[in-house]
Amino acid sequence: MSRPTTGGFVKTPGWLDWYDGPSRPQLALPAGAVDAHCHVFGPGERFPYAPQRKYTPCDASKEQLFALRDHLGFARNVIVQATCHGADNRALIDACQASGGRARGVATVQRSVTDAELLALHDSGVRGVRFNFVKRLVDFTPKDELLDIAQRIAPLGWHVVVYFEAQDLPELWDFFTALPTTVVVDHMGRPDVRKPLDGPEFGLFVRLLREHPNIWTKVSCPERLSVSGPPALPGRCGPEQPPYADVIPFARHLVQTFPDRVLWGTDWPHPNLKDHMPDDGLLVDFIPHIAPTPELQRKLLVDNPMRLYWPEEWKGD
Ligand SMILES: O=C(O)/C=C(\CC(=O)C(=O)O)C(=O)O
Repeated sequence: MSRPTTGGFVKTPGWLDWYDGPSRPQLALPAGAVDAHCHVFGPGERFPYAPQRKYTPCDASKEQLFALRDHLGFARNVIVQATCHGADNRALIDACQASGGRARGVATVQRSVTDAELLALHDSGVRGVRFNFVKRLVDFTPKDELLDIAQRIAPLGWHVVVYFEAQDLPELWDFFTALPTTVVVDHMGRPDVRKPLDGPEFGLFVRLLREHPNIWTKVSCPERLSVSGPPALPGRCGPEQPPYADVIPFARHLVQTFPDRVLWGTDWPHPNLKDHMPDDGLLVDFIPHIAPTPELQRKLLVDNPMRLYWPEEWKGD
């Protein structure tokens, strides 16, 4: 069944809708687990997609996100603004406000955003902004504009989420290390997993976190990075043949090296995947391969996201 995009919008040709009927994870998530990277899209008839977008997704509603949350066993969501909505955060805000305090947001704002608008975003549950450097998703934004935004959101206690391609890290290094907030990197900085774990490319990313204790990373999206597979699909993977096996060493190294600065998310509804759509339940069962102990899983899924997004509620040590 092809999922609709309402409001007169037409899905990008070849668009893959999210996996229908995900399995129940084998992994019993720790109480209070947080899906720390996911999205809501539209519905287009209520929350139009941005004119400058590079893709048009299927609608993916807050109700469907919250149903997935409950199905997988998560307690909370961090909803991240995607480029298809540009700097129009209304769908994100609507979802956060409807969540009963169980969702926080990471918004996209422009330099023209007013202080009153920032405060309204905060009151709706936003706790960060996202800077996207992936060229297939966005046009160039001057770094002085981004730095200005970072300096304006720092007093709110917000952080900056950054999304970039690994080959662009050298050019972005000075900007990232100048940011005055906590910085959270999406999807491990998208490493090329065909290259060696101890090679200079991934070594530069590890050095970034080692030298800058304010920089965190999400160890999510193996389905975007894997070359070898197998896909997280029923019958294609299993306990003896984990999905996305070539990504495991990279993600596990980050979890074991920086256990207090890692986050995980489903990335539902998985925009812009081209060759398959993962079963989200099997994605959750990927977690023990990269966080092999209950303590590491609790840090990854509960302690770290609670410290960052619900510090007023975190009861950790
Ligand atoms: O959803 C993700 O994290 C990854 C995306 C989409 C995205 O980041 C966006 O549109 O903002 C991608 O690689 O196309």
